[in-house]
Amino acid sequence: MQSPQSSYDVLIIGSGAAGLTTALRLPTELRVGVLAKADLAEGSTLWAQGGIAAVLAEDDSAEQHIEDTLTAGAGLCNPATVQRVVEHGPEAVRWLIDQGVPFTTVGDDGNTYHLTREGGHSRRRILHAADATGRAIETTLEDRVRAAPNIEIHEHAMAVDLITHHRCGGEPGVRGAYVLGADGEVRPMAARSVVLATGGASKTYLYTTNPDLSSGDGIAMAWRAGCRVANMEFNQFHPTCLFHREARNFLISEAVRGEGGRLLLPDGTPFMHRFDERGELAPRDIVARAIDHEMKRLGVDYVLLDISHKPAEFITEHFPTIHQRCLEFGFDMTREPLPVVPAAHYTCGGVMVDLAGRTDLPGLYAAGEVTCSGLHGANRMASNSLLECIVFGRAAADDIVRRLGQLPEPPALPPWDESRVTDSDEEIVVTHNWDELRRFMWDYVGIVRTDKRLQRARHRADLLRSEIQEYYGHFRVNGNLLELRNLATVADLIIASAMARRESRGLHFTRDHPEPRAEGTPGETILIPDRALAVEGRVTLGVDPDD
Ligand SMILES: Cc1cc2nc3c(=O)[nH]c(=O)nc-3n(C[C@H](O)[C@H](O)[C@H](O)COP(=O)(O)OP(=O)(O)OC[C@H]3O[C@@H](n4cnc5c(N)ncnc54)[C@H](O)[C@@H]3O)c2cc1C
Ligand SMILES: O=C([O-])CC(=O)C(=O)O
Repeated sequence: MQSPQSSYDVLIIGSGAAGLTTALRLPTELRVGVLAKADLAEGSTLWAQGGIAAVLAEDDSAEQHIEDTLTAGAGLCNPATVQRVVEHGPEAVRWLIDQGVPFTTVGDDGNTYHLTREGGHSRRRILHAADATGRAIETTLEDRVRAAPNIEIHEHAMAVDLITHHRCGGEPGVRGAYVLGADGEVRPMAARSVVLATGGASKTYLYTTNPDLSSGDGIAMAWRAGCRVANMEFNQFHPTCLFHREARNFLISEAVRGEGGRLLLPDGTPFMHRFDERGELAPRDIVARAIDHEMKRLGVDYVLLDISHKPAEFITEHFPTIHQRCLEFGFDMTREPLPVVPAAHYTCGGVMVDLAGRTDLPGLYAAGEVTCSGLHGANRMASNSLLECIVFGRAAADDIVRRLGQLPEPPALPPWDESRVTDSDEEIVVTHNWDELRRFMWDYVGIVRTDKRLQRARHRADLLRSEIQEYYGHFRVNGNLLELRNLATVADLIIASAMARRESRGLHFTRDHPEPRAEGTPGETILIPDRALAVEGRVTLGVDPDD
């Protein structure tokens, strides 16, 4: 028997910093549904270490934060977005403090926050909760959301696809989503407005700092629903993940370098000054490429990150989580350098949104890592993304409130097509495809690219896509197959964007075009659904006339 349809004013897909901020900012009169693919708190937010950037220090200014962000973004940031996010930074941080986030303080007054440094920032401006900032933010917001009377939480509930006017008729717009529950059933959930807050897509790569959930579901769903995506070629590789065969995804925060950590070759020689005068605190694209270059040049598996010259108490006070985790793998960072390697970390591109988080589809919003908001351009500066989640989560909620009256009541939705058959033997093939995709993306669309490598990736992606379409059409869906389908879509978008950008800029480096294009204004790479056409040109993000 068909269970009754869930129906909300606002359905938020994702429960990281972006999703929970949006939920908490909406007024309690609205019925809000929040979906989480796993437990509510699981996601990149929970694992964020370094902190959240905001202008708080007396020697700092909004102009300086804006300039640093634009410099790191290598000509592709949208200045209006950067200005908006930076100017709302102090307010966003105050909101988090009011929610109860226990940021690290100095002195006795309890109100003076310790600020650390990370790459690209010319000042100390990163608030943090020791080295587990994301956990402090996520668990604080989780408590708030669980206590809210108007918010209904669905854990282990995976959105499969958005439901639009194409299926229900009426004015163009979003009407809800099909959702796979823990019982294996797919049900429609209706809403007047839907917010995508599904995080990034770094699981497209073999080695990543991200949790398993980061399979780009929101980007793939928005693309299938007809939204434009942009800048997918700019995958950020974090320079320093612990190198250990059982821990290829454990991040060593950039704040370790911010507090004096040095990068060394395996024989103990420093090398970063040969690549950039800012040394260890150059923007991430430069540091990751330098490490990759030295590893290939010397044929070594890792480089070293050394902070053991600092007092042991300083290290354990600032980096208790990292210190403890490394001990579990046999490394004592108070006494010895750590072996580190780069890994896929952040998706700078995504679903195009304007300053209010609106996508191309009426009623559909997006916030956080799933988006291309114009903040990061060709390379995100450290600790700007948690800030983006809070600023855009709040902006989206405010815009929804302003516009909800214009959006239709949630309609009765068509049920999911259940005519597919179960065939558990296919599961093994899906798993193989998973491995294949993540490996060819790592090998061919990684830190250093070439035309030939991208062509090889394109060939493999095409084959994989047709196989996945076949499974998807015939077999009953499960989480693995759905994620694989989304990853294949995202891989396709990354490859198409990388092939379209015939220059090196920010995080996209290709040996065949090693310099930035000299002539003209650099454009974002915008992909348009249906035509799957890569075009270049500057995007004008809309500004709400009410603002
Ligand atoms: C190890 C690590 C350290 C980092 N450190 C920092 C830092 O110090 N400072 C900083 O600014 N940034 C940092 N980042 C980046 C930052 O943490 C993320 O960009 C940010 O937290 C993303 O938040 P989000 O809300 O967009 O997504 P996430 O926090 O990733 O949440 C995604 C949510 O979407 C849900 N979801 C996904 N797909 C579906 C689906 N199909 N159906 C239903 N739900 C779905 C998931 O269950 C989850 O709830 C770090 C990232 C990592 C991985
Ligand atoms: O702690 C880190 O290095 C991660 C970080 O700041 C970020 O990704 O913004």
